[in-house]
Amino acid sequence: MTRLVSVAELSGNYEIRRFGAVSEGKDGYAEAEAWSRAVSFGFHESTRTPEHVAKSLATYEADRRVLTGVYQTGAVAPSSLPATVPVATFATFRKTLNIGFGRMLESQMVTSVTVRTSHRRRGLLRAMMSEDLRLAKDDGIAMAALTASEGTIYGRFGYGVASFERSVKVDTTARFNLRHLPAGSVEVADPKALLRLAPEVFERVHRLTPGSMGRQDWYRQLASGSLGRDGKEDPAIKVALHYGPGGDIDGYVSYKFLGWDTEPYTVEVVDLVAAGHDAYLELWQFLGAIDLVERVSWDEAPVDDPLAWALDDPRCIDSSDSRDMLWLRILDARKALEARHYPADGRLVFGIADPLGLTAGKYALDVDGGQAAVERLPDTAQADLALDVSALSSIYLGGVCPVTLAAAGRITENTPGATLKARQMFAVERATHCLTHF
Ligand SMILES: CC(=O)SCCNC(=O)CCNC(=O)[C@H](O)C(C)(C)COP(=O)(O)OP(=O)(O)OC[C@H]1O[C@@H](n2cnc3c(N)ncnc32)[C@H](O)[C@@H]1OP(=O)(O)O
Repeated sequence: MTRLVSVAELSGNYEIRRFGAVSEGKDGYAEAEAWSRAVSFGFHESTRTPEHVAKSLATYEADRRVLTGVYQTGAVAPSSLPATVPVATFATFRKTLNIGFGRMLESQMVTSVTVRTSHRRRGLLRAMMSEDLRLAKDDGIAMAALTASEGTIYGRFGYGVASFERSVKVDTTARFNLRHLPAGSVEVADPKALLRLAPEVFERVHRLTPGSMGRQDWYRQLASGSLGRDGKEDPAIKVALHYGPGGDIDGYVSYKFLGWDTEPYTVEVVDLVAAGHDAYLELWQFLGAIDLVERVSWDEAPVDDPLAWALDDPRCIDSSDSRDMLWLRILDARKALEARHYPADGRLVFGIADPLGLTAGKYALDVDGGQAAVERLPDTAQADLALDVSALSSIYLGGVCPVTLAAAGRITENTPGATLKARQMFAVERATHCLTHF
């Protein structure tokens, strides 16, 4: 097993260990397995079967995940879980984030954060997070990302909400009529075809969509029905592919019928990935045409959704719980700001506060012809906008409006008009949306 970082001592009898995820049969599997069981416990899952754990760890290995555990170093309480089971868990892997106009930024994706109830509120999360973000920055990474279980946990570490999603229930009875003349076609396929096709199609979507994050290996297994959330094959999964006018596959939907006991009769979208506007609308036309079905539900729908504008009756969409999705955390303001393309030229000086001290300071962003140059200024410089790194991370992808954050007191506008200018400069070419949960 590779120890990626030496042990860090915590107050109390704990140590942090990091190691790479490995699949069954390899050195270090027992440690990875114990770590995986601790994660399941932290998220209140039923105890996973050995097969489920093995399949999960194989996908983690494919993602090159780094697993972090906090372990008790002293004697553990009699008859309690042994010291080999971590009391806290944390995992990371690296994928690209689409930061608009097709640009990609390698990012540190944080997941599997748990702390055992009997060890909570002793600073274990803070210790893991602070150390991990510092190590990622030292390794040249300018951005960290996560999806949050609760809205109150991660702002204190400098994360800000950068994208949203919503659940929709679409009425597909006779009311459902899409004003769209098909340019391509849709055909049903063997779900297993997605084991090969899903990553290829997703890659195209990823390159087109600001806010998209590279996907973990598990997604192709989920979409193809090979590995459901319960660790088993899902024989209910059905798949339809979209073909562009030239015959190339540029979209797919993976879905399942919820059974005759669910009324209205419902199809649930498991994954819908479309690398173009025609593909998106035509996959919806297909879903709307499934006989005997009156409703299609999807939990990962965009908030700014072309479907609503293409339907004769936009009220076919019943949307509930619009919610935060991707949380970003800029680790290095200069690198992150220089990585973006900007649709409007101008100069803005940011005064950035950073609770972890990773990228605090005054930074001047100068954009000319869409290209950015960023300069670190002395602390005495006058900032046009004063803000916490979490607010800067929120506006970075163009999916959150700086004017609104100023109205909320999250950004202080020292130069009149600077928030509107920021809104124009940080705009992206199409709605920000992230189809990757992690
Ligand atoms: C990216 C993801 O994986 S999201 C999933 C997060 N995990 C879960 O929700 C599983 C259930 N919860 C847990 O396992 C734990 O309660 C955790 C991981 C959320 C927190 O772990 P702890 O070790 O207790 O946190 P720690 O003691 O380091 O607290 C750090 C700070 O966060 C605060 N905090 C911790 N959890 C919460 C919470 N749920 N809500 C609000 N504040 C919180 C603490 O008060 C503390 O604040 P301060 O340092 O500013 O005074």
